Amino acid sequence: MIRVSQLSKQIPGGPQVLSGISLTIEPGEFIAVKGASGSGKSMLLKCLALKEKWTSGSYTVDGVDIFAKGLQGRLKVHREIAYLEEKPTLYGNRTALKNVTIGAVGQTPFWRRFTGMVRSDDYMGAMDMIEKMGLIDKAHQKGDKLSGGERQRIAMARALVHGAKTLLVDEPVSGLDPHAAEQVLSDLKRMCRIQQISVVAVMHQGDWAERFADRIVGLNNGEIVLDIKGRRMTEREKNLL
Ligand SMILES: Nc1ncnc2c1ncn2[C@@H]1O[C@H](COP(=O)(O)OP(=O)(O)OP(=O)(O)O)[C@@H](O)[C@H]1O
Repeated sequence: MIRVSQLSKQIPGGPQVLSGISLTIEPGEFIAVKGASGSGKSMLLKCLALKEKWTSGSYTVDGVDIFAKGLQGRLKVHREIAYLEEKPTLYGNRTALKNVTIGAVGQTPFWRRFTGMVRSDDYMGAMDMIEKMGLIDKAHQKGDKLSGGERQRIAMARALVHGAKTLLVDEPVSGLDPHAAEQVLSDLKRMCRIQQISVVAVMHQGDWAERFADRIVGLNNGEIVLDIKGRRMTEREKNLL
């Protein structure tokens, strides 16, 4: 379980982007984060992934106080919480399988990228994850021959292959046609149900959020103004975002 208490983020010499964010994320929960452009959605995900420094607040993951533990705490977050940016990059000239096994651009040692060498248990883990994403028939297709939705699902497999328990994903369905978007969101929901992975996804589309997410958290001007579970948003609530 992830607990965030009073997270604030002030850009040095710039605006206050997040204020007093308190949030508990349960295992297996699918949370959609909604809000207008500039409300702080991406910053919230980056803070949870420790890609941005917190100005203040406390952060516990499975009872471990992340900031009190220093490097050990950071390593726990990197191990257990995967972050996927909007429109993730794949190696176009490598197969889907290689993309999952060799890891993300910028996170893979150059010699592994250069040689493409993988261990057999990495290979099995990657095939397993690709199968869970329903893309086993695409495992040997090159990255640049995959559709937008397939690329997103392979990037999700890559983010989760090392055993992360939480996936933070920024706009997983932006630019996808409705059919591809539905597949991506169904995969995310299935990962929540079967693997008990928690998903926090920035989503603009209210209808998709209501259909697939268990819970909708709404941001306005860096503050949580909505946190609802198991029901649709009222018209008044929609107007808050
Ligand atoms: N490094 C930075 N320096 C200054 N301002 C920043 C920085 N990073 C983010 N901001 C500001 O913080 C606010 C929140 O940004 P964020 O990217 O989280 O918004 P968002 O809700 O994800 O928006 P969108 O839906 O358009 O992607 C914005 O006003 C943005 O301009």
